[in-house]
Amino acid sequence: MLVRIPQVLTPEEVAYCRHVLEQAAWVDGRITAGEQSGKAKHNLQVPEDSAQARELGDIILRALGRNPLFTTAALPLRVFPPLFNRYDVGMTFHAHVDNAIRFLPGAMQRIRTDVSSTLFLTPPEEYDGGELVIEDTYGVQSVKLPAGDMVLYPATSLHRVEPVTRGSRWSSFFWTQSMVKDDGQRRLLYEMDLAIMRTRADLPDDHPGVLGMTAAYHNLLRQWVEM
Ligand SMILES: O=C(O)CCC(=O)C(=O)O
Ligand SMILES: [Fe+2]
Repeated sequence: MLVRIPQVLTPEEVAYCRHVLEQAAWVDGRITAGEQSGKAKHNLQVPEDSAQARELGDIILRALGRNPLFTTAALPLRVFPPLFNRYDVGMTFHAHVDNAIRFLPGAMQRIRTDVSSTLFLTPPEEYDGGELVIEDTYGVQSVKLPAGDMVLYPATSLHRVEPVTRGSRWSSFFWTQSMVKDDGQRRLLYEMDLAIMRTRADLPDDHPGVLGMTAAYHNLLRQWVEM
């Protein structure tokens, strides 16, 4: 399931992130890549333990915490501290699948990557190319979003970033370990939760239909979550 989440960051937060990133020490993106993806990866990244990455990562984690769409789509158990990348002219990331396991150095903990996310920090008018192309079960999807918007997709998907041919594409990317690891189950819960929200907009909360659907949602969640 591929979900676009608009305005995860406010325009002020995007501007602040860009201001901080302008002063960051960008390094070769292969520092966090696996063996296959390392050969596919041609971009720049802010070192994950740098003060800038941690400060901006916390802004993004707070923004995710207040975003109901992220919560219901990803059902997050743990979110990997957000990283920051950049593709200047000629840079690209060929087809790859993200590593299944990532080590959280600070917490001495491993996370399973169930959901991959890209949060766009540069508006589409500022660059050509740079589309994130994701091969989902429903076919190939090409994604390029306004600054502040985010896309999340199953980490099992093959994906790539098309070469940038003008300007520069900046983004934050990160992984989430979900309480529901199966993408099909997550999708069902997500669609059911959206249907409940739409129904609640028109019916009182104590309407038997709302009550029944909400109970079924939580009981299904209880069956499927792993913590
Ligand atoms: O830049 C992007 O949108 C995706 C980056 C990516 O696929 C990765 O770092 O594994
Ligand atoms: Fe990736």
